[in-house]
Amino acid sequence: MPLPIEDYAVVGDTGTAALIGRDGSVDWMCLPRFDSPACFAALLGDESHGRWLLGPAGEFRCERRYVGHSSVLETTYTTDTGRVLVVDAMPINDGRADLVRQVQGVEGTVTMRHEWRVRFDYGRIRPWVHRSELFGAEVINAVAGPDRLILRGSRLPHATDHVHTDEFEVSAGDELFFSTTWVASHHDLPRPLEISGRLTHTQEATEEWADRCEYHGPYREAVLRSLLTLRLLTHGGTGGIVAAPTTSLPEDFGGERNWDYRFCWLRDAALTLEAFLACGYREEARLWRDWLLRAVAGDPADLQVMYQVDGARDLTERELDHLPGYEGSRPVRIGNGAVRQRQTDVLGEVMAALHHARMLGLEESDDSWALQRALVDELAEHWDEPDHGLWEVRGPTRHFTHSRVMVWVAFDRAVRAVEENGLPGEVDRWRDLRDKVHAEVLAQGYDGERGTFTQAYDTAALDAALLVIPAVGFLDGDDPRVLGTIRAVEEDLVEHGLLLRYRTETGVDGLGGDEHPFLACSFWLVSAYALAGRVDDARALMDRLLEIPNDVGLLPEEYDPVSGRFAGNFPQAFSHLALVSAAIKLERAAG
Ligand SMILES: OC[C@H]1O[C@H](O[C@H]2O[C@H](CO)[C@@H](O)[C@H](O)[C@H]2O)[C@H](O)[C@@H](O)[C@@H]1O
Repeated sequence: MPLPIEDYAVVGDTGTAALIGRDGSVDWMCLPRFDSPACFAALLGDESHGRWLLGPAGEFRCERRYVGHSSVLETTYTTDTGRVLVVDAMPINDGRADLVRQVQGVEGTVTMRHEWRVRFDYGRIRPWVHRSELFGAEVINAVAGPDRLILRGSRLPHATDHVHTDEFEVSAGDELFFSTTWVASHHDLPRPLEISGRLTHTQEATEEWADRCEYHGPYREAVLRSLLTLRLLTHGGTGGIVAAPTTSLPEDFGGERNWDYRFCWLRDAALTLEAFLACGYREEARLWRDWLLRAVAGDPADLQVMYQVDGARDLTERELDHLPGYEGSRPVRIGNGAVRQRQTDVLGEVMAALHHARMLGLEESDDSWALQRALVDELAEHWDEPDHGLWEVRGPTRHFTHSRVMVWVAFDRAVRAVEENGLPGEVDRWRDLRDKVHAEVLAQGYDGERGTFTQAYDTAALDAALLVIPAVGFLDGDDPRVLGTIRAVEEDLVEHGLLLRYRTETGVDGLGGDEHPFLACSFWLVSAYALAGRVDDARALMDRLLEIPNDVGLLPEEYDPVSGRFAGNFPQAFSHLALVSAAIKLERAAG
């Protein structure tokens, strides 16, 4: 059975990622790309859906860490008889797709269990498996349709009943290496890796990247782990940024709130870019801007809220009936039906990020500004239509206040591009629209009697997304209407000190079941406190939130403060980018 979500760590090669449990089992891996079908899918079922286990055969205690500021994972297993170290990584910058595992005996002797059970297509397909000689060494091949996995190692497991297993003793000083490599089944078989050299390169290259971080405040360790996680979720080849490497980890255990996040949301990616820029990473802005230009190229009316990693547009949602789901949470979905939604906030987030990049020196190319103008002009025709909002509700469309605030942001940044950067554009029209939207939000999205903004124009309900109003510059952080909204949100949406995004009881999202506090929203409250001058409250909440990451510093989408369990897809970019933003706002406010 899969472990609690918080018991997983992630490794990745900026093409894809794998989730490895504290027991040493790789329970989730999609090869060669984040959104490829999984070849190890035990996470959404059990071991019969594929996994790669390398861990102690009996009882153990375990301690894990990433080596320095890298994504090389080091797990120390202690048993009654000895201690072993397992190092896991996916080497980067070599255009290959390998997961490598190094086992070192540290003390005494430990019996290790090895199990390699490949099931392609999300646990559905049992491959044809055979041993062969490759570059002078024996390997195990698993082939089905387009995919081939090759297991290499210091000692190979034996076939028994559609699974390869082995048990062996590791004594102090012993060192063993294993690797699983994906290759398209019609391609030549790849050479073996020089594993320890690749591990060293992967660690050093990542640490050099981390060293460039310009945030030196009190939360540096958490900020660095968040940035490293965001980098791991950025596809090195294309510049697309996925929201998380998993699908269908439930927001509601046993419920239907299970979604595929292995795609590039313009919203999440734009906010990720803001986090990178705020910490001094400018090159990432260019990479993502170029991805954006390719992804949205075409008729601005066809803008989608999310794309595949390479910018492809078909994200048709399907249910995988053969998978039982994480703790029985069904359906398991691949693809994401929200792709067809109208989410009017998205252009606001994109324009804000590109404005930020421009102010930091990223020059517009002819195409990049022309494209932004075209998108803003398209928004000018449709900004006042109801939408599904940033939470991608599956209920009816509404006039969501947050969406309108972000419409204001889109026009505001377009106006500023003309006024501050001298770019050409319909500035008078955009300025008029900006002012019109501002007035409309204050008239219809603000409840003067209660002194709070509301979730939508036709409701008294609240929404944590309203907390971004000061961060985007719509009103000042100490404006009475902002202060009133913070108070109302505290009264209505805080549960056990953390923030729900909205009340599901209102039925706004059109889904059954409930959910847990949404971590990004709790970080937004830190930011709102900081901008309101409530620095002590901001610090107290930040400290509370920084108790939540697991032992290797990773965050899920949601957190159950009662059971202490992680919920939703993992690790999630939204949570980590909001952590970075909150740390920076808090540092600025604290002076
Ligand atoms: O809870 C309902 C929705 O959940 C997902 O959307 C959430 O994740 C997105 C990616 O991180 C984020 O951009 C969005 O703001 C979140 O609400 C899911 O992708 C949707 O299909 C689903 O309706």
